[in-house]
Amino acid sequence: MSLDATINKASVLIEALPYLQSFRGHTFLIKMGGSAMEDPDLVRKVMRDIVFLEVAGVNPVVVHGGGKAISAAMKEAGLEANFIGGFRVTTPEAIDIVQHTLSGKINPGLVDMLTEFGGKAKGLPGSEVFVGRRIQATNEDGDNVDIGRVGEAVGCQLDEIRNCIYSETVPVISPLAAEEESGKPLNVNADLAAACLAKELKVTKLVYLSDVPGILADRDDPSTLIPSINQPKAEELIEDGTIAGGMLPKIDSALDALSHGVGKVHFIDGRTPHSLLLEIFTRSGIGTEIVQ
Ligand SMILES: Nc1ncnc2c1ncn2[C@@H]1O[C@H](COP(=O)(O)OP(=O)(O)O)[C@@H](O)[C@H]1O
Ligand SMILES: CC(=O)N[C@@H](CCC(=O)OP(=O)(O)O)C(=O)O
Repeated sequence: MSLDATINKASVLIEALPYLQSFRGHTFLIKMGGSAMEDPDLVRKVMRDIVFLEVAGVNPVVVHGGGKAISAAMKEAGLEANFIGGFRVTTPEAIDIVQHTLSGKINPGLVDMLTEFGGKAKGLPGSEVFVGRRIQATNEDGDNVDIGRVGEAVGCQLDEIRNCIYSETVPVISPLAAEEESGKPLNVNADLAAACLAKELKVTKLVYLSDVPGILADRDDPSTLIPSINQPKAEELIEDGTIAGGMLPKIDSALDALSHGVGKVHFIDGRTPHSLLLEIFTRSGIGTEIVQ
């Protein structure tokens, strides 16, 4: 390699300098979607980027999903996975599987990967962080229906998370909540759990890692990525059906988070190596940023 080419490599670090300076000591909430967790080698790469962020002075807090893994575990147990209004119908048998898959398997797996790269990480079951209230879902006829042990996070216990941040440890949190009255576990949509915690922590950034490059004008064409959208544009895209399915809870919670003190929200593809670092430390970014 020529000397010029070697010198050019440093330009990457120099491009990152203003970002490194302005994000030092700031907290970022990273939501790792289940759809970006199908290939363990790619997940490992994201965890390495999170360790990098922590070493660079950012405080990453991770909330993970695992919808696909839960559906697979339910199938193995002979249970059918049903969703109403985007929420999983969670029977008493299903909540055990949800809990086991999220807090017993995915969560320790992510902690192990972070540790593997020399990071400090601590798994926290969502039921020790989120206080929840049961919710109903709205079916296609517009009726409210009981969907079992499903809840929304109405509050967060931040002590353990603050201890982690203070001790340079990455908290890794599963999307479950302890029901307000009974303390029993509730299944919470991970996008909504992430946004609730992002609001409480007033994070500088909330980053959703999923299986698409960002918000697309045409869902089947990655070249139609929309690099930046604001609230009126997001509402227009929801109205005309461009934003649908699993993207709806993300955009709803993104807008909610922005109006409650979160600095900026980003949607990126968790399967693209280094998407997290590229979005945060480069001028052009790689996904969609949501601004107010
Ligand atoms: N306009 C859009 N742009 C990109 N993805 C969209 C859009 N509308 C709907 N989606 C869907 O949202 C999905 C991501 O949501 P979801 O499957 O719930 O992911 P996760 O497990 O990361 O939460 C994408 O795979 C895509 O099919
Ligand atoms: C109530 C509800 O639907 N909970 C979700 C929790 C996991 C999740 O949200 O995972 P993703 O981020 O991968 O979608 C579920 O059971 O699938």
